[in-house]
Amino acid sequence: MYKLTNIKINELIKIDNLTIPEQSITCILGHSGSGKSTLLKVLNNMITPDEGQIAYKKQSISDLDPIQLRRKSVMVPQTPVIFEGTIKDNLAIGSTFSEKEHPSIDEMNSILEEFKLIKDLNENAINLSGGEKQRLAIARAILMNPEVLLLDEPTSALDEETAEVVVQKILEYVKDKNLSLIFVTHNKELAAQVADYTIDLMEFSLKREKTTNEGNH
Ligand SMILES: Nc1ncnc2c1ncn2[C@@H]1O[C@H](COP(=O)(O)OP(=O)(O)OP(=O)(O)O)[C@@H](O)[C@H]1O
Repeated sequence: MYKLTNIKINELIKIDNLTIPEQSITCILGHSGSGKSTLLKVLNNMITPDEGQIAYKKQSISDLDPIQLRRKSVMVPQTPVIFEGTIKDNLAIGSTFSEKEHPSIDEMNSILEEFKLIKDLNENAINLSGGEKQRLAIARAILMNPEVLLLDEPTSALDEETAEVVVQKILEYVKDKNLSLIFVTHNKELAAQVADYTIDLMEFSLKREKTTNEGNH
């Protein structure tokens, strides 16, 4: 689905060849500052690498309209984007962006419940807590019916128990809707449990290469 060739990003990452297959679960691991969020942004064309090619379903993403790509490959950043208005507005705006039919009230209520967000759809979204906003943004992304979900530390603002429920729900949706999931996590245990593929950015770190080379002299 994604194929990266001869990529160099920000003097940070160098990837000669990397394929992320369709309908797979891929975890991006790496220490803080290793470029995990940057790589996610590269995948939906929010950051252009300094060198190299990225293909999405065999088409170079530089030839794709970025808006079209972002409708198929939907990203939820680490700090979720919440729009002015109600929870309902925030859930509906995703499908407006995707030019799809708005989800029904029942669908909205049901996904909120699944993500343990027991709230009135008419409540102002700005007042939600950080963890609630994160779940709202994930629910919105799922309701957009994407082909790929790009999640940047989707449970970083959640307590352990809620994080477990949210991860399980995300995985259920991914399986039910035959999506691909690419997510950043610091949790190696979780990656080992759920991932079909793991991208450890330590392998691609230019900084590590420099350190290794220096070490050899
Ligand atoms: N827009 C930008 N311009 C310049 N440098 C940037 C930009 N965004 C990120 N960086 C730098 O790139 C490096 C990687 O950042 P990134 O956010 O991708 O790391 P990360 O692995 O996701 O880290 P964390 O686990 O702490 O979230 C950092 O050193 C950061 O300062």
